[in-house]
Amino acid sequence: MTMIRFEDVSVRYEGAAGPTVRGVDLAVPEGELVLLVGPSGVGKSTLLGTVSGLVPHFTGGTLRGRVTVAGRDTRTHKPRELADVVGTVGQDPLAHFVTDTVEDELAYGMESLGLAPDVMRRRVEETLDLLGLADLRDRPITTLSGGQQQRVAIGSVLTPHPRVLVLDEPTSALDPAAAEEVLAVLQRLVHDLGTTVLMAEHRLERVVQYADQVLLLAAPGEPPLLGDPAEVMAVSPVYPPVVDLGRLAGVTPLPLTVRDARRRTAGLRERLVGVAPGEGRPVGASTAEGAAVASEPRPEPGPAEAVAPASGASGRASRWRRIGGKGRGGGAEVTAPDAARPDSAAPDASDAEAAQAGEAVQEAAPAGAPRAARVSGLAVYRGRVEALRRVDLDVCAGETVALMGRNGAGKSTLLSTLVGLLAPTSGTVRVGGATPHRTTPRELIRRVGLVPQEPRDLLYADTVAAECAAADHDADAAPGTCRDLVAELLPGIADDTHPRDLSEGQRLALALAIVLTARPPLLLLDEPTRGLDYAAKARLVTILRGLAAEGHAIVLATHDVELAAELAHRVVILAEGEVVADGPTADVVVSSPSFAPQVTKVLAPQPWLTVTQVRRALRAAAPSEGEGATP
Ligand SMILES: Nc1ncnc2c1ncn2[C@@H]1O[C@H](COP(=O)(O)OP(=O)(O)OP(=O)(O)O)[C@@H](O)[C@H]1O
Ligand SMILES: Nc1ncnc2c1ncn2[C@@H]1O[C@H](COP(=O)(O)OP(=O)(O)OP(=O)(O)O)[C@@H](O)[C@H]1O
Repeated sequence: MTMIRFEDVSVRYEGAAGPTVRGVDLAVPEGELVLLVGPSGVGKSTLLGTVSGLVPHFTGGTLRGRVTVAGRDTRTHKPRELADVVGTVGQDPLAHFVTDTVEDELAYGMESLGLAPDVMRRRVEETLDLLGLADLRDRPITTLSGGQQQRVAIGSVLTPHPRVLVLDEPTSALDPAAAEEVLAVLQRLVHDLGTTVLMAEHRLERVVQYADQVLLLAAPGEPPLLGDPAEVMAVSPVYPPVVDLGRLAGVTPLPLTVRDARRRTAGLRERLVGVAPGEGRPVGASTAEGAAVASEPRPEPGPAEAVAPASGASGRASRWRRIGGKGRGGGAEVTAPDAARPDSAAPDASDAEAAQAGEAVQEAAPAGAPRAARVSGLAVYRGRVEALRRVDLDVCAGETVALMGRNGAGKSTLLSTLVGLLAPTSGTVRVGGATPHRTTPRELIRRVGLVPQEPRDLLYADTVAAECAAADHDADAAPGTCRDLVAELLPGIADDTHPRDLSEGQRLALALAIVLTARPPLLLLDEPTRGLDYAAKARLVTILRGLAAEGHAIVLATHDVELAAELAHRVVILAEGEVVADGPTADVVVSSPSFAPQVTKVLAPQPWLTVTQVRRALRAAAPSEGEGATP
């Protein structure tokens, strides 16, 4: 039986040059999990919105054609009138929470449907266990970490047992283990209860193996393709590392799981015997590209004038950014690597430059580089929660550190402490020689910049162009700097778009560009690949490598094991507020089942991390081989 039917559906937003989605004419059968894939901004959320009824009721725009769910037309039924059939989780859970605490939120949907109290009680308990939320049941939702919030959002649509689930990147803020748990739960609903799931996701390495069918939106306005996952992956512009590896090895049908790939790429493994991954480490080449992109000379900004009040622990990143930009005149300012130089005890910056200039030495942190940040004996309480304890961490100029760990482990807390949004409860934090929470924002902006987990926190102008102009002004950068960065990260974003109307990936690209405009010596990124497609991720990697090569220190909190493998020199794993592992990326991730990237799992025990590495090694070993493979 058909559960969701699209009949010649198109959606056009006001002011857009053409329809965002067009020619959608297909049916999703009951009891299937259909995965919606495609590049950032292609219209995935829009299409999901037509099913949940949010498009056009809440987003504006014009819907043509017809979408029916369980026979109900979503245009004539308001989202409320679909609530008993469709459960929706959007990309920004915080925007949709209706109650204050975890338990209330889980019960809310059932209350509105008038379920019996004993049923509600039982389902709340079940869901708390299923999603690992039992310890958080009484917590105010606003005090939860990003991943904890996402779990609550998912739990709250599961409790009413809807027949259809519409999920927009439901694992984007989840740690790898939690993502697997959630996907296993969804699969069980599909298999045991016949629930129909329509889910958009960028991290295909996490989800493609659960899909019964894949629905591909390849380009804006192009009609979609629905079909068998392996067949769609063969023509899709977005695909996970196992598929990339399968393409490289010429395997058909393409492998979708690590297990599949292990079995069918034995030949590839043989060709790699005796080849050292280091030889294929992409750092050298990509760094050069990145440096060219990011090494525009920075205009010399002026001396400090008005000293703005410190943002303090409660200040939002946005205020901090704006305040930091106010009242600049002309005069000297420390440039990036110098500002990163902390105390006199640190080695000279020229050592670092020498180390970075040296060929692909980036497997390890650049030796002898000056320190960009030092955290010692740090503990941070948030309310009654001890979010960090006994944390020691040094980050050097030119080094990229991935901060990983379960949801709620303390990653965002550590980043917030490094930008002075939170004060240490005990211990010390020094960034570029300053103590962040005691430093005025306008001083701090020269030392450290944070791209927050929710990019919206940085945005409040009315248009993309105005955001970019403000960022250039704040950072004393040449006009157009920020706009160019946006275009480089994600082409095709219109100047006059309201940031609110950007897709998730577009909004992140904008926030990243704003922070990168100031070229802070210490750059912090909280989950920087949410909503980004693989191509945008690759461009981000190039830009960040370029910045690292110039001496910027980068710390990124991420659940994206593929990103960490590609980019980080070093991985630090936090667990319950403590550092439990800290070492070179290959050492830390290869030994961890949760944090190992797909290529590592497929090619173990050989220590490969990324397809790029493998591809380059094959080319180096036999220059004619691998040339015909995907670029
Ligand atoms: N309410 C709106 N008004 C105007 N334009 C919009 C609106 N919502 C989305 N758009 C535009 O429609 C296009 C598709 O956006 P959508 O969010 O559907 O993409 P997406 O594929 O989900 O992207 P991502 O992968 O980044 O989440 C984008 O260019 C976006 O700027
Ligand atoms: N305002 C707050 N009040 C009380 N506890 C809080 C507050 N903010 C965060 N916490 C708790 O502090 C701990 C660390 O949260 P943090 O956001 O640093 O985790 P995280 O590692 O970034 O998680 P995620 O991967 O989910 O983003 C979590 O247990 C969280 O619930």
